[in-house]
Amino acid sequence: MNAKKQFGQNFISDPNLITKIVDLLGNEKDSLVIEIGPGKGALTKQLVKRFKKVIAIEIDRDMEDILNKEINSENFELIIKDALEVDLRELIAGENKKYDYKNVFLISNMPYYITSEILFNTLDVHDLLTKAVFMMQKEVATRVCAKVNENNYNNLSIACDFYATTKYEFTVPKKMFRPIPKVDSAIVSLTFNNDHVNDVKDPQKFISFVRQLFNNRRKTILNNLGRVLGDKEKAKDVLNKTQISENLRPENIDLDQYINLYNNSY
Ligand SMILES: C[S@@+](CC[C@H](N)C(=O)[O-])C[C@H]1O[C@@H](n2cnc3c(N)ncnc32)[C@H](O)[C@@H]1O
Repeated sequence: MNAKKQFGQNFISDPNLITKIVDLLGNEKDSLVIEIGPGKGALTKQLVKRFKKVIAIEIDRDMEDILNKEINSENFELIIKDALEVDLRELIAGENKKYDYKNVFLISNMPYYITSEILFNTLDVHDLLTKAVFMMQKEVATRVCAKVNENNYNNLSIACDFYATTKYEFTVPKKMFRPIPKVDSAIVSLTFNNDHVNDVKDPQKFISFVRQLFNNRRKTILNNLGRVLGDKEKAKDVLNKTQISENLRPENIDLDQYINLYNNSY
């Protein structure tokens, strides 16, 4: 069967690579794993052996027979559906009750065309998750893991940092995939924590506030904050109170400072 480009199908098969990825979830049997885009089951085969329950969400109906044949295991459930249309909260905490498991993991060799949607959907259910392990394009991985003052630092890096400890685990050269894609990939892990979530009243509004501040990353924080608040004088006042220089650019401001900015803006 030909790989379907429109579904971002680039398969892996190297057993060492697969083990290296799955190892990032550890060995605790008492875990629920949600996999997005199992494809032909490269990762899934190891996951069902290691963990109590595995639910895979795959958009391509042609994979159904292959998967059901490959993964002949009672702890495996397949949902043929667009992952972006699956209510992850309901899936994890509804019928499959999160509290029946010690850990809830999310794993995906991501279909690259929906990387940021999957990331933001994952962050939305951060409170239900222990850890997520994602393969993504290397360039996106460096953005997700970027630190303040680095070129790639943006609202995605801050959103991930807000909910989790983010780690660039390792690079995966493009030759490891079939068909071979144009660019290299990387594995990123997010270990969720509550270190910052309680620092703001409305986390989702905070994430959207930061996104808007990055709309014009070449402009100063004063300009961006003035636009977001619709009031330049108020922006000046907030920057003054938080002791953040008006001339900094969005990429020069760290997570704690963004939290401070948000709390003083609303
Ligand atoms: C990069 S491949 C990874 C396949 C397999 N996990 C592997 O590692 O070899 C991405 C997989 O995601 C599936 N996919 C693409 N878009 C999807 C979506 N919106 N929802 C669920 N699965 C999707 C593709 O059909 C494909 O199987």
